[in-house]
Amino acid sequence: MSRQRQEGSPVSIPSASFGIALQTFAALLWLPQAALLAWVAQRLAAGQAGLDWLALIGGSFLVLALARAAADAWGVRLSYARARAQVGERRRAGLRALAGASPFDARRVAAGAAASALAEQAEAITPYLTRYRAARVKVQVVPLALAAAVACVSWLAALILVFTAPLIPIFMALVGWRAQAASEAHLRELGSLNAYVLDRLRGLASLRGLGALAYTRRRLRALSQSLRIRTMAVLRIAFLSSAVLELFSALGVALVAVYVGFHLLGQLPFGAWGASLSLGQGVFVLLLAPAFFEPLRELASVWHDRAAGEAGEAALAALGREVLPLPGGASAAAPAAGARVPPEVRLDAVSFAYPGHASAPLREFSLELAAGGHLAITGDSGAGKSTLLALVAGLLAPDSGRVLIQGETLHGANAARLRARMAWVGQRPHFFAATLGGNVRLGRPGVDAAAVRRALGLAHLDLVAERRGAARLGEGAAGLSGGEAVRLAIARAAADPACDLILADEPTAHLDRATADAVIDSLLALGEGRTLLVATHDPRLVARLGCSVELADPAPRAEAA
Ligand SMILES: Nc1ncnc2c1ncn2[C@@H]1O[C@H](COP(=O)(O)OP(=O)(O)OP(=O)(O)O)[C@@H](O)[C@H]1O
Repeated sequence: MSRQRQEGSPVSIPSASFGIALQTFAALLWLPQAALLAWVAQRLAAGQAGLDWLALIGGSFLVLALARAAADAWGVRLSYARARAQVGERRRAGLRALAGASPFDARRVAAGAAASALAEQAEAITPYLTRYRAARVKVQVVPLALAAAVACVSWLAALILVFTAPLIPIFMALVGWRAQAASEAHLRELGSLNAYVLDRLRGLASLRGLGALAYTRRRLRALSQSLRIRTMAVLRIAFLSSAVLELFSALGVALVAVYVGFHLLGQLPFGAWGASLSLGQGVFVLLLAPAFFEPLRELASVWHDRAAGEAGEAALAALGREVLPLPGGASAAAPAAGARVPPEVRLDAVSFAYPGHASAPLREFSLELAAGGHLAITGDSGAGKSTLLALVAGLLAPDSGRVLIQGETLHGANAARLRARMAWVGQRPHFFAATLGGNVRLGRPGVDAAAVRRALGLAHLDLVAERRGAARLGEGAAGLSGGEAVRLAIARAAADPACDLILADEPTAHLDRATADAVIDSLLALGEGRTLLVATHDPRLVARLGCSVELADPAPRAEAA
């Protein structure tokens, strides 16, 4: 049964330490099992093992084996559940960080790399949290307990174990730093490949149109080759670490076996406490020796899980390294309830420069747009028109000065609420693989079928929608003309009853005269009873808006038309 979780409600994470403790306890149960087997060997050799006694010991051995398997399985299950919850939490944190970066942050992680970090790279954290963490605890407890048990019988066998064991961590540490670097390089390569593929897939039509496919093919091949080399490097290190471990644990077990064998033959009559070892004691030591190395072998086999897991964690953490945070974060808020008038917009000596850019698009810029006013922002390309709209939308925070929406200074705490009453008609709206109506509705709770119909009518798209019926839009709005795409963006804004401040960024760019006129009609219809701020180069749109501000003007004032 799938469990639903309310967004933002705390996650109930099962205890990892209990799960690991259970797995450690299961490993320690080998001690009484080995003791039982050694006892059987001793009694059989002495001819003292009756059938009843053997059945009793066999039954006890079986019970211990079942308890061991059950404890191990339960422990693994608990650790796994905990790890899945933790990975889910980290994914959510990564998503929050991504959503908390301004869409104007040019240095944001590329979409493909972000998808790779959130999907496959995050998956590498689960084995790290489950197998590696459990192996690390077992390695600290089980060998010590087994060495102490062996030492009770033979101090020399215990010494052999204790002196051969540290070789393993030393070599593992030597291999470990290479493993970390190789895993990080591997995951970086994976992210780059994903980012490259997604980026080029999006621009496939341009690449094909410009005859640039051959270079893309070569580059893709080079990236895949590089990923193959990185993958092989990780695998080589993983195999090397296992081989080192197997070698040293085999050496340790062999040394103990040689000592015990010769001791029982009377060749090495020392190393036990006083008298020589009995057959049962020898068997007991021999059974414990491989179990002593078992946790170390397990740790070696999951050693590269740690490197991959830490690299996955680093990739998720990198998603949060935004340069330009989105004021108010990604949180969604409902606009304030009650009857409202469209907001007045004021910019008060606003300055803004993109990080790392010396020139500031806006310096001490002021502007007043009355409630319900319509205003065109004009200026040369690169003058900062889109930047100004982004500042009004709270997608960027000014370096100095204030943006006021209906007298309220826009800042982190109220940005989400104020944004809820704005709509952005951008230069490059994204359309989803859905019907025209679906692309207007976007699953928004306040937008019903009637609102979608009205919005399509306002944008003069009702006939297009009728003609298309249930047909879905193709990738990148394939199937729509440029003008229809802008009018669809206008319909989206029109469908939301809460939105009374429209920010439009060059809505008529690249459109022919007739199409641009249709878009202007739709935009002005949308602007009725709403405040409308439009960045544009189009003199006809400026004329129809009736009021404009040239961005170069140091302190422009504008009133509603
Ligand atoms: N996300 C960004 N990161 C860094 N610099 C940016 C970013 N967006 C724009 N710029 C720079 O800021 C300046 C203003 O850009 P903006 O897009 O606001 O101008 P614009 O007036 O809207 O231009 P256009 O009319 O060509 O759309 C330009 O020099 C641009 O290169």
